[in-house]
Amino acid sequence: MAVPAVHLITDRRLVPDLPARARQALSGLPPGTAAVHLREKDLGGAALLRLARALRDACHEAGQLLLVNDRLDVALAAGADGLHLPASGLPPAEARRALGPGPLLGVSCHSEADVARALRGGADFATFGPAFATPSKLRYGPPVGLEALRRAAALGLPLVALGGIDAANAGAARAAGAGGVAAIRAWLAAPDPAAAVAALLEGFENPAPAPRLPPPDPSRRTAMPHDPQREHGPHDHHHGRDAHGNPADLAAYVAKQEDPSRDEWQKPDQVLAALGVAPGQVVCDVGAGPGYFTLRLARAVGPGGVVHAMEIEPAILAILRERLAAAGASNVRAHLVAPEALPLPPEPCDLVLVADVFHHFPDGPAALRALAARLRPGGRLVNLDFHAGELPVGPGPDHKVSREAFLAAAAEAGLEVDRELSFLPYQYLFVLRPAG
Ligand SMILES: Cc1ncc(COP(=O)(O)OP(=O)(O)O)c(N)n1
Ligand SMILES: Cc1nc(C(=O)O)sc1CCOP(=O)(O)O
Ligand SMILES: [Mg+2]
Repeated sequence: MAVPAVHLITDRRLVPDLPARARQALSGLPPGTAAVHLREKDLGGAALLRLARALRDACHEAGQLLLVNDRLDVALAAGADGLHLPASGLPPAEARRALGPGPLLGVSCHSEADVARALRGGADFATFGPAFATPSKLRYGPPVGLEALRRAAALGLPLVALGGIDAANAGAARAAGAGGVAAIRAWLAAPDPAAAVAALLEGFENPAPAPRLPPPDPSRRTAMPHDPQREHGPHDHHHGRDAHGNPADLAAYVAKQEDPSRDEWQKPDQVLAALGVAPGQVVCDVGAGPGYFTLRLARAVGPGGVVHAMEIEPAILAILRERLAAAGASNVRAHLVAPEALPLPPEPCDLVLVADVFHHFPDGPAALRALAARLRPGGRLVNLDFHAGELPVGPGPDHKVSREAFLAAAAEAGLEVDRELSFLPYQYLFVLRPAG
């Protein structure tokens, strides 16, 4: 039996009616391209068997497979197409002996050694992860990443990348050697499951070309008269900074801001898509830095729109302007913000984006109130920033504003939550509107 390209793992806390969700998600997929993994660790045998049978029917009607996680007995009793073993499950060789040669056997692997063991045990494939950061696996430390995936794939067992997989990064997993991709949120947290799964398959098979952004010029070395807006490396609020809190090495600072690995957790394209940034809009990027969001916003609003990029640090503004010129982003107006001034756009905006910047505002509610006053009717203020506590990226714990503290500041500024989006692994993301 061939290993499918797309693996959809269940979590009935996200969607209680899993068979209905599976029917929607699998509709329209070419037969043999997907497998649903029934992974409900807290269900007892009888309930699990009922659910397995219902899911098996949904999968088979669509020409797809059902695999059961961990429970060999349930997999056999339900007539599932295979078994997927967790790291703490049966030894793969024992499971293979009991299953026989026909059903698919997968194993959860997190290292090359795990993959070698699964291969020796007669597995047909392994999930390998977490490929990217994902909230439920933060306790295991940083994700294994694509380089580890590349090395493990060289062992020859088909690998299915898992953890933080979405339509935008599935192609990168394939490029690193994955034979498939697996996900929970990408199919259970999506508003349109059929479209989401089709996009996952499309992203895996035909990845969109990476955005072509001009690289920052690493030769620049400039004095830093003022604290820059942002830092994103692991706890680097103090590391590599001078006595005034400025980055000692501007080139390294800019390179870190624009490091491609930031995309794995910042998900900039997903953020802009979720916010519905559209051609012709007037938007403001508060604390634009070297242009990580600015250039993407410029593409999203197109030649008929305008991006106001607000930056407090002259040296970084100069780099931003160079990059805008190199990208031909003539729809961006880059503004220097005076040290004591608020970063206000010169005209009302459809969207004001405050990305990883709020924790730098000396008076958060005052800044939010002033920014909100620059919204067009129906406009939205969007804030995303790092969750409190220890994280592998972002400022250290002392420099963060928790989700709850941010909400209190927003309420004080007269803003109410329009939507909260929770697909970023390390950050909260709020879409806000003036209250009332
Ligand atoms: C290093 C490491 N160990 C264990 C896990 C999770 O175990 P797994 O078998 O993948 O089980 P579930 O993901 O189904 O909970 C991990 N991710 N990393
Ligand atoms: C269940 C699971 N196992 C992983 C592993 O690395 O073994 S990552 C993971 C969670 C995947 O969730 P999402 O697709 O929402 O990121
Ligand atoms: Mg796992």
